[in-house]
Amino acid sequence: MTVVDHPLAGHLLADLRDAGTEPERYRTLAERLTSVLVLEATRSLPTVTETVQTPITATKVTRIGRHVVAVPILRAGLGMLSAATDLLPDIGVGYVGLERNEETLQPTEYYYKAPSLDDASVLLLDPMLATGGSAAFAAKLLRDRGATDLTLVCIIAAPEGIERLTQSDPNIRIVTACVDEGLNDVGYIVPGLGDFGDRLFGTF
Ligand SMILES: O=P(O)(O)OC[C@H]1O[C@H](OP(=O)(O)OP(=O)(O)O)[C@H](O)[C@@H]1O
Ligand SMILES: O=c1cc[nH]c(=O)[nH]1
Ligand SMILES: [Mg+2]
Repeated sequence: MTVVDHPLAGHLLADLRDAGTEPERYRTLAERLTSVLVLEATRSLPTVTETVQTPITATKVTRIGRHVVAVPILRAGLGMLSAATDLLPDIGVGYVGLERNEETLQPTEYYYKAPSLDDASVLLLDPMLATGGSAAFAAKLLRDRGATDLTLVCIIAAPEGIERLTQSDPNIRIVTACVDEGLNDVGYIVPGLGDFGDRLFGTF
């Protein structure tokens, strides 16, 4: 697991945590912080070497050598998608729609659509890894559809979620901005930032 302890990540996360941050600014902050996380999540992508002609001379250059597919978990993961598509314009995009039942904390699937995952590096985007039920469900869905190289990019992870996800999918990589203390008795991350989806879309 990688915890991105860059000062900029901490700075952006501070405002995301702040209960006074309004949805408009929330969306901007989520996008910026995701850019930092995606840079880390793509650090080990394979590269290919080519030759280009600069105005001065020919030189060897490197380019990304594998197709990347981003899969946000609806709805909160949508707040992370534009950062991935901005950084990697050739990216494929899939969607997994999941909603956590507030009493049982079990995820229910309501949507799935994705391009081929064969030979792709798949970035699963979901800001909150709480019990880990949603991420584990989505990871299994993507594995069953051919994902071999799979990374969860999340903004905050709870230890309970990390444990659950890595138990169910030992080969998944996790890139996060912070590991928080744990969960409260209604399954929210403490100190966390509240309900990411509600804060992103103003559904209070
Ligand atoms: O680790 P877990 O305990 O499964 O909780 C995390 C999930 O909860 C939130 O989604 P939510 O179900 O609130 O849906 P939303 O994105 O539509 O708000 C969040 O975006 C994760 O998908
Ligand atoms: O703390 C939490 C847990 C699940 N989903 C959220 O949006 N926040
Ligand atoms: Mg929610």
